[in-house]
Amino acid sequence: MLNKTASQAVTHALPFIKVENMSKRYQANAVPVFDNISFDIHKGEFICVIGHSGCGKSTILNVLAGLEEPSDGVVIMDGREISGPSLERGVVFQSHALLPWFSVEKNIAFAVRSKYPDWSKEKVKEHSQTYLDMVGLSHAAHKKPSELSGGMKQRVGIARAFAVEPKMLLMDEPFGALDALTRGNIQNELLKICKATNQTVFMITHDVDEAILLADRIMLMSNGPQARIAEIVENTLSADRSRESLHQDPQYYRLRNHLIDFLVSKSMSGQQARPEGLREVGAGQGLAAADPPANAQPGVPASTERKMFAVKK
Ligand SMILES: Nc1ncnc2c1ncn2[C@@H]1O[C@H](COP(=O)(O)OP(=O)(O)OP(=O)(O)O)[C@@H](O)[C@H]1O
Repeated sequence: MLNKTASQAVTHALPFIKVENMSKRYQANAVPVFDNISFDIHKGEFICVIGHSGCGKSTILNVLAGLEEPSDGVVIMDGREISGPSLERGVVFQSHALLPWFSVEKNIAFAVRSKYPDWSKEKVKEHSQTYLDMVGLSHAAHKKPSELSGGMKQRVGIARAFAVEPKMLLMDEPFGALDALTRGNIQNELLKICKATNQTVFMITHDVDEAILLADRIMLMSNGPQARIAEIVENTLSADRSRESLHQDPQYYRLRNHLIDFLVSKSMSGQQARPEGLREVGAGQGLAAADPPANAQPGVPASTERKMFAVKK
């Protein structure tokens, strides 16, 4: 039940999300936070975004959520331009934002009723219960948020986001405030749930290991302002990876070193060398990693969103 079926598997035919030439300025005539960003997300794909503070990760997530508008460019989801928030997109923030006066179950039921207003009370309860079971919290259904640990609250937030069955799940450092053990457990749970439901996810994290564990592809952003997507790294570690087994995969350290190296030394310029032991994949659109785009300017980071790298097997 927890494995993607062939029909559920990530398909690369038509992108589910298409972001084209997106820029964001918070004030007119100001230097944009990020500039001319383009990327695709396919149905069922798990994307993690990594980049230094201030490069605009949350702003991109907020645009995808419909909470912010891009200054330039378009964002298409499932063939329609995103305009304004929608229950088709579930958001999980670092602070879980539960309603303190409701029990755990009612917090979830409240969201379910908003999405499915015609459902009977029993159906809403049963549906909410399914997602509480999924995150292992049925025993806490009647507790108030104040009676829960941080990890439990975050699991309620995740259950609530999944319970409205969004087409897209957006997560902004959802585990940032959790201790390592709780974080590891929830990451494993999240991985299982996403595979079982073929959920499309866009997640911001500062944790390189979290990205390697969860993501199908990892977007690396150069520093802001005028941040760019410097690289998109395809994660070719074994699909049945878990937090416990991650470090045993021979590719793990190579990928990890590449991500850390980017954060430490390459994110400033947004430029990247072809990494040792990595191969370019998926360029396929007339761009090669070694060839700068026709409009490249000296000192200006190239927009490299079409260049992807995968760790060699
Ligand atoms: N509502 C706003 N009004 C004006 N400026 C904003 C607003 N929101 C964000 N910014 C600015 O935009 C830039 C990018 O912010 P954003 O929160 O998107 O970055 P981030 O990469 O998510 O950072 P962090 O990793 O610290 O969360 C920052 O310089 C920030 O000050």
